[in-house]
Amino acid sequence: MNLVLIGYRGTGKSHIGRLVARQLKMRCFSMDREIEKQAGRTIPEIVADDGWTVFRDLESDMVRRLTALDHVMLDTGGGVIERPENVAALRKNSCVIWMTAGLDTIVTRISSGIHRPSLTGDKSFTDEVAEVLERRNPLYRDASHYQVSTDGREPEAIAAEIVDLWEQYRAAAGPRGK
Ligand SMILES: Nc1ncnc2c1ncn2[C@@H]1O[C@H](COP(=O)(O)OP(=O)(O)OP(=O)(O)O)[C@@H](O)[C@H]1O
Ligand SMILES: O=C(O)C1=C[C@@H](O)[C@@H](O)[C@H](O)C1
Ligand SMILES: [Mg+2]
Repeated sequence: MNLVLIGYRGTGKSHIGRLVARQLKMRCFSMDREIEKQAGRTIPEIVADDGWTVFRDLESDMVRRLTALDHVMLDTGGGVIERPENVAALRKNSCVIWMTAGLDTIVTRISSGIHRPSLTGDKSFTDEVAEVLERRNPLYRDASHYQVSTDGREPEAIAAEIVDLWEQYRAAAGPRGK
């Protein structure tokens, strides 16, 4: 069984994912990083050269490839829930955790980054996050087994909660959770 972190950009999937994976002694894959390695280009370069559909196709390929593994932690890209096929593959053999944060927290955490290309192209940064979050929240909710708030919390406390949820989920799954 795998552990999957989903959530909007800046909710801490990569940062907390590394802490959780270390604690659980699981191999950790950052899907964005794996896509970049495979393509030999950064995500902004892929999107600028080929567009979002090509990026989403690469992402779906990566979901298929990584969900074929077992006992790994997957730190997904923020838009992985955009395709139902990705959600079905991620939920199949995994405990899926939705990491949440409020609009202000997300904007503060990610506004300085240059490696997150605009998702809408025509909006202010805050308006884009608000609009995309509102549309995606039901998708994150439906894709996940648990929800973990990250607002104003120390990374170690969030990681500890995720480790507890993982143990609960595995215990409830019985022999399948081994
Ligand atoms: N609980 C937290 N408290 C304070 N800062 C945090 C917390 N979690 C993450 N951060 C910081 O917020 C920024 C974004 O976190 P991170 O890169 O882990 O998010 P992400 O969900 O992986 O984003 P993306 O989907 O864009 O890859 C980083 O600078 C990280 O150190
Ligand atoms: O929210 C999104 O759609 C994205 C989030 C990032 O993790 C990357 O996967 C990419 O920039 C797309
Ligand atoms: Mg990340």
